[in-house]
Amino acid sequence: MAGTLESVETCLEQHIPPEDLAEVKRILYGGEARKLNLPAAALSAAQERDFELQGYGFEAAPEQLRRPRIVRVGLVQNKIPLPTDTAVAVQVAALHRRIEEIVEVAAICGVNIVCFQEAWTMPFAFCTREKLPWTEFAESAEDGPTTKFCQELAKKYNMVVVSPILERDEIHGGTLWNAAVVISNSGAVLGKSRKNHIPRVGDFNESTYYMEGNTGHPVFQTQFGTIAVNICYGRHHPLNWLMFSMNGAEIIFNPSATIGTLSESLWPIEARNAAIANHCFTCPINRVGTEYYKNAFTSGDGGKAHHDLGHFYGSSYVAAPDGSRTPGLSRTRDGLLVVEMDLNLCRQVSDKWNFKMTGRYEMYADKLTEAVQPYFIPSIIKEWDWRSRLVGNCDG
Ligand SMILES: NC(=O)NCCC(=O)O
Repeated sequence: MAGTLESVETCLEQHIPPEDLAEVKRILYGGEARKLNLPAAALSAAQERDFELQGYGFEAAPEQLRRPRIVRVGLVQNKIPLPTDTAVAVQVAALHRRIEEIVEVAAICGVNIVCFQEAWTMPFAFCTREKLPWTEFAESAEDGPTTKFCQELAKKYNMVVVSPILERDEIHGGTLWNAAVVISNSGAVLGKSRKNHIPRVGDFNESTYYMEGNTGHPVFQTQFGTIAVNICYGRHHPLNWLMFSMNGAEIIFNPSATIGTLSESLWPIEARNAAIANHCFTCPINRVGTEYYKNAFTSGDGGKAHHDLGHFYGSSYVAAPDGSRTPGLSRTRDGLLVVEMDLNLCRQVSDKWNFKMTGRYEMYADKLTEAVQPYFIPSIIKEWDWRSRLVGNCDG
């Protein structure tokens, strides 16, 4: 039953014979990520504050001309702490408090870049198709209260903060966007990345609220590496990952909100595949819990009206360019995943597999330009064409 299994990893550890476990993990996860020795103060604070804390490390080979480029990322997944019909400002304040206590632990663990889940300051209420009160959660990316809150965290902990919010863009008529604000460890807002692909699946009625993003594929140069944010549904689009990578991203965060019945079997594959295909690290993050709404809504499928979107299954993880990955966080609990990585691994794997070099992008660019034209004719060879070509050849 969705929501009751703690995690695939705990299940494997309980049920796979110990003599086979290492081999099963190697096949499923690639080389096993090293367990990080996290500070006792962090572990006890996490326990007190009731969230899971896990830490892993990915190694790269030593190089002669480059020093290791070690960075620690922190992925935060959480439930909404208050019922969805609590006053908007009270819900936002409670989420700020919850994140503050998790980020404090991230700082104890030496995290350099932290990323929160998609639309982290609100319930994932887009399923309802109601405008109020949900649009009231939208804030300015540049100077809204959540950005100001994150700027304080960034300065206090010398940490880059990736803060995915529902954005209200006052300059353009108060339009709404699903955006991630990237805040430098200096506290300055580096910029924002808007969600490029909007789901039209199940109860994910997000196109009711905002449009496809218009910021392209920005990559942010931070003190700790070049980073990008591919928001949620963008993870189903290999070209979206590719373009962030084309712009030089070494780490691509994927803040998400997705449910078990829809996507859980895709979750371990897509971001991991993107890490492999693009020689970079990917960091998918999903919220946890089930969020209930006072007014029932339907899915437009003849089924009964219901009060929740389903179970958000957490399971945040990090995938490395060599295809290995960390175990996932819990499917049911709030959590912080701390992952240390040597960014030199990106180029090392690129030199080994050469996907960028063998990519034949010019071939795809030309063909894609043709394929998006309204009167494009797909190149399908039919039996009849083939025979006539053979006949033509014989005649010739
Ligand atoms: N938030 C969002 O885009 N969810 C869509 C469902 C999915 O991508 O799994």
